[in-house]
Amino acid sequence: MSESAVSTLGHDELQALKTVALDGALSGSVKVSCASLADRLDASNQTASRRLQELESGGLLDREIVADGQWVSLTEAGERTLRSEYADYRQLFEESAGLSLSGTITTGMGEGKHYISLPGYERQFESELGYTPFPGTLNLDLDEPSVRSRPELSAQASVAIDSWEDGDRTFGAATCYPARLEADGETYEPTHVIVPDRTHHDEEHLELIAPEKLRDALALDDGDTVSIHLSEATE
Ligand SMILES: Cc1cc2nc3c(=O)[nH]c(=O)nc-3n(C[C@H](O)[C@H](O)[C@H](O)COP(=O)(O)O)c2cc1C
Ligand SMILES: Nc1ccn([C@@H]2O[C@H](COP(=O)(O)OP(=O)(O)O)[C@@H](O)[C@H]2O)c(=O)n1
Ligand SMILES: [Mg+2]
Repeated sequence: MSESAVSTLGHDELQALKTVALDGALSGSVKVSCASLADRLDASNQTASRRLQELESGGLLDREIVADGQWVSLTEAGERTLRSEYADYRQLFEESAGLSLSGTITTGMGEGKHYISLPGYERQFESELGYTPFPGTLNLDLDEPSVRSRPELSAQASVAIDSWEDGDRTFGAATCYPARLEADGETYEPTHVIVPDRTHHDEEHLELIAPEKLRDALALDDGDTVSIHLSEATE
């Protein structure tokens, strides 16, 4: 589609494009009468006719005029226009049903492996998450949009890991959020974002645990970009 076709497409033309697509003009030619189109657009016959002309001149519709109406079909550009609308709505409504964050792999302080393999945590990971995590946390540097949406993490489904004591010291509680990890077109599950109550990391970092060493399972190196997808808590 030419840029001008996109930029001049107003709400009314889009509405007409969607209406004829719903009549079948997306998958082939469909006969449209201006009277019935006008009725559904709540416009005059003349206006409905003009909308179709505009869609044709914008390259979004092909038309063939016959004595009692016209045959119309969406062009590839017309289909792309509707798909782009669809993508906007999908983003609006699907993101509200979960959270996606992305960032780059980074090396941390080397403390994750110590904490993850402590027996007081390991026991709980096994019973609450259903696996023994690889000893360590895969650290992510979140990108800017993800840092901004990170507060939404607390609305996602989660599993509580309780604090525990080991004679003379107390180990802090943590929250684990079930997540799907995507890297370079590959998907890995299960993983959990782990947020310890006590941590040296700030809001720009995230730690992930999984049954396997993710650097090996997904061939990840520092600087690689990954995304994680979480599901909203249901109650
Ligand atoms: C399960 C778990 C429990 C933790 N508990 C403590 C804690 O009790 N006190 C503390 O100072 N840090 C605690 N930490 C945080 C680590 O000190 C540190 O912030 C981080 O996990 C180290 O990550 P890195 O080595 O991957 O950079 C805990 C981390 C995890 C994963
Ligand atoms: N599920 C996991 C956990 C840790 N790791 C990696 O395992 C190593 C040990 O984890 P760690 O948390 O002690 O180390 P850093 O994250 O501080 O570098 C690091 O290189 C992590 O990135 C992994 O690849 N997959
Ligand atoms: Mg780590």
